[in-house]
Amino acid sequence: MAFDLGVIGLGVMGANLARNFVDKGFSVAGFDVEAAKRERFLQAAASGRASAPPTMQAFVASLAAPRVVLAMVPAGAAVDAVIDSLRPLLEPGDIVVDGGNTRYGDTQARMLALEGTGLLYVGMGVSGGEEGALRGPALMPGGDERAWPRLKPLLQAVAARAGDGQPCCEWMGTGGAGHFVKMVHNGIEYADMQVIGEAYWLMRELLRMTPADIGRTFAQWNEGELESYLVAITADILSRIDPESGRPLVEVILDTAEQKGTGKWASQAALDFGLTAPTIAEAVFARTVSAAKEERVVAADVLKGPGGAFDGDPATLIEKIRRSLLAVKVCAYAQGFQLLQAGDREHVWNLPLAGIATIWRAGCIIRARLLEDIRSAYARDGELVNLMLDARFAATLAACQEDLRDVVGLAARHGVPAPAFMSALAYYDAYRSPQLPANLLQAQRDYFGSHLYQRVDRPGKFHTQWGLRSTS
Ligand SMILES: NC(=O)C1=CN([C@@H]2O[C@H](COP(=O)(O)OP(=O)(O)OC[C@H]3O[C@@H](n4cnc5c(N)ncnc54)[C@H](OP(=O)(O)O)[C@@H]3O)[C@@H](O)[C@H]2O)C=CC1
Ligand SMILES: O=C(CO)[C@H](O)[C@H](O)COP(=O)(O)O
Repeated sequence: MAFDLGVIGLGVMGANLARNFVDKGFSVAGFDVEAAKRERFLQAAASGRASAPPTMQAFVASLAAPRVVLAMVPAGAAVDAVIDSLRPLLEPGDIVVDGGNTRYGDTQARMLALEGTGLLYVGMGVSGGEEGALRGPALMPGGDERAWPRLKPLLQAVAARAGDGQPCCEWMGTGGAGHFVKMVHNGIEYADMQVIGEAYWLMRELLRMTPADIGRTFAQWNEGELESYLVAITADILSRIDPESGRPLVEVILDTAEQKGTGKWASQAALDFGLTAPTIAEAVFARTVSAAKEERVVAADVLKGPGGAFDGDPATLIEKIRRSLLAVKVCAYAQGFQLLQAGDREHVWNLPLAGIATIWRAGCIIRARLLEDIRSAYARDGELVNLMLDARFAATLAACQEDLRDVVGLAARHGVPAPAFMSALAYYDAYRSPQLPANLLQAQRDYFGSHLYQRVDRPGKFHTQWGLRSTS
């Protein structure tokens, strides 16, 4: 039997994606260096359409030509190792897909390195976690376009389907487009997770609510405009009890966040493109400060600040937090979509913005009711400069911004850290300010470094003799 495709790396994602292909009627060869993983995959797939050859040679030989090989291995050296072992075994026209969270520049470099070999290389963002991989992820392939006709029926068959039946898999563009889009997805994911965390913390610190009560609140919110996968799992997480201690499970989990790099890369890309994405960046910094647990414990005894609970009406504050969360999410999506546009300008991929919102509506970690409105916004106006300027989202922000100010003010007055809430408000206010104090900043730059400034009343670059006093 010649298998429809091969999957290398039968870990969390690879094994489940391979099973998903089998479930959709394709024949799949899986390969992992660990025999136990190959065996586990075969048992779980429980199908004559699945095989797990013991060597890379046998694995490649079992595939129907032109071959399709999907690598689901950690980003970095493992991807290079997989490509190196595949190269002598594959033939021109064969397709290699890297489905890991690879940095998009690495994908572009690998495509360059494979030029002239005849191999078609694709970098594909995969989102949906362990369950999504099995039941239907969102897939963001990009790279060598000649691979798409062969990949399309395979990938769209296993991808999630949105409510209107559309598959959550579309071609993103050439080069590293697929991995760039996944990186931005993860940047938004970081921001979304952080603001949900801050909403939880505000309810806990200001209202002294229990995790179970906060969980019920998130469950209610999930019935409305905040409906999303991340809000739903948060409600579930907060309802769980640790069987060992009998305490809420969330309270026995150490408060030090880890990260694998995609949120950091998204923030770095924003900085590289000269783009403003503070809520995404704050979400990364929130993880780094959380990781400095020992320092925070020491600082808690040294650095003074306010505390204490809120003494107003709890129901009113909870509703304000809900509306603030909505506003902050809109700001985070606005930053993410501007980052997509900036990457697109730089690399000329022609990213399908409405199409990206379309495929993020289901399967992926940031799937949310909001994405249908985002899709409509970009379908109405593909040139939309900032999501916040879409009439519908501008109205949402207008309706929620007062609540966001109240919540941010309360957080500041009570000493509750809420960096994502605060940065989103600052982003909103800066973006809607026709004038900012950068005039003074330009004067300072000219003062100490003769960097020149522009004037408001005539074109050109100007310098003032400030009465030099050395500052260096
Ligand atoms: N987990 C998730 O929610 C998501 C993960 N991803 C991305 O998907 C990729 C895989 O993630 P995940 O499945 O979670 O990771 P796992 O660690 O569960 O699986 C990785 C697999 O890759 C294999 N592997 C590692 N190094 C090599 C190598 N040099 N050559 C061949 N195989 C190798 C491992 O085999 P062995 O252990 O036997 O060495 C393992 O089976 C990563 O890039 C990840 O960022 C994307 C979306 C979601
Ligand atoms: O891509 C993913 C989800 O979309 C992976 O789960 C990824 O590992 C999440 O990033 P991090 O580990 O940095 O939180």
